[in-house]
Amino acid sequence: MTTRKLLLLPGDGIGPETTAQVEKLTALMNETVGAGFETETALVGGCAYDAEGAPISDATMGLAMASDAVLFGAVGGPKWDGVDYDKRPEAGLLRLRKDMELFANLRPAICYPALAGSSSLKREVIEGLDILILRELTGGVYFGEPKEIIDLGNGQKRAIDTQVYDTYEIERIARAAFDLARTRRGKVTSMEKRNVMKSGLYWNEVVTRIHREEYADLELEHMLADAGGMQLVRAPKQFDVIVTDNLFGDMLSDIAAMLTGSLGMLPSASLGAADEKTGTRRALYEPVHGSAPDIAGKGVANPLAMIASFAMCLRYSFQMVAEADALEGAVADVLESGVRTGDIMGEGCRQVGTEEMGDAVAARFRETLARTA
Ligand SMILES: NC(=O)c1ccc[n+]([C@@H]2O[C@H](COP(=O)([O-])OP(=O)(O)OC[C@H]3O[C@@H](n4cnc5c(N)ncnc54)[C@H](O)[C@@H]3O)[C@@H](O)[C@H]2O)c1
Ligand SMILES: CC(C)[C@H](C(=O)O)[C@@H](O)C(=O)O
Ligand SMILES: [Mg+2]
Repeated sequence: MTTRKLLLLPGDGIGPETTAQVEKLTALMNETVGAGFETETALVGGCAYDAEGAPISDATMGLAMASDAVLFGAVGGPKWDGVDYDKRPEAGLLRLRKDMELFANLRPAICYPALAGSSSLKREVIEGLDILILRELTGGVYFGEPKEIIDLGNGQKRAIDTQVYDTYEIERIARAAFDLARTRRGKVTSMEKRNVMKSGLYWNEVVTRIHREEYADLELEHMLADAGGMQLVRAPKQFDVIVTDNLFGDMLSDIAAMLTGSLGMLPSASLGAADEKTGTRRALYEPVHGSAPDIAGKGVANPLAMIASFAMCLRYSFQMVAEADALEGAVADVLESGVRTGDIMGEGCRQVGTEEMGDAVAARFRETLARTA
């Protein structure tokens, strides 16, 4: 029987509450379709710092490297505000991304029909929205050197972060964007700030070349990232795949989250390169949101971003396409039935907590699996 090794890293804040909803789904799939998920749980973030002295231990990194996929909850919170920069909770996540070489971060923003009226935006702006932000995840200002605060000795300090992009990094994310666009509506919008940044100018040049040489049948447009943010809110359905750097991608995806109703709705997949022999790739799946300290421990967090991240895991790491479709369908059905967490609450709907939302999706998913088995 196939075994599928999943490493669960619930992390801090609402991370454990949302990750627990995915554990219900792996157990359900083992029972009903013999999925063979073997899950192991380890610490990451602030809780790892407290227990092990580092936001991710070498042992946990080893588990991540040896797993078929990692499911990540969230890290961080005010409790660790004073911790050394290198040991802050977020450093655990950044090490996972860097050491696993997860350069391609897929952040789909999909507006479920039941939520089309829940945003402050007009229904016609977001109804039917299905766009994909592809964020470069292992380069740029997040990792560029030097990165330091220097004492200038005259009562002044200088804080430095460095945006660095090498040719190969832009080439591979551009190819990933075009490959994804080919499976969708065939359009890529590349966003940078070539009017201000050398790295933006070069990003634009490389993406243009890859398009001309390898993907000329697809549509490519360029947009300055600030104007791109404005267009994302004004008329988001003009986009298909947006490809952008690490920092702009971070910001644009939080903006896009609000087109879907809530930050609690946006999943993500972080993928490495496919192995030439086996075709498999390293992968980590996580919601776009953080540890939400303001609601942590209250049992009210929306688990749908985490559940949708698991659907991406089924699709991209395990080629379980029918099951991924069924899970996304279960989410749509539950929303349609009027069951809502507080962040996406609507008129006439029934408000539930994290557990109950997880149970509702699991029950609907079970029905679909039983019907299609
Ligand atoms: N991947 C990650 O682990 C990740 C991502 C973003 C932020 N963070 C960290 O999380 C901490 C808090 O950051 P923040 O407050 O800026 O961002 P956040 O995403 O944690 O929360 C922003 C707002 O959205 C709400 N929200 C987020 N997820 C929700 C959900 N699933 N259901 C309902 N409401 C939800 C929160 O209650 C809060 O009001 C920081 O330490 C930050 O560094 C971690
Ligand atoms: C927690 C933080 C390091 C992270 C980022 O900035 O990449 C988060 O905001 C995200 O969007 O995944
Ligand atoms: Mg972010």
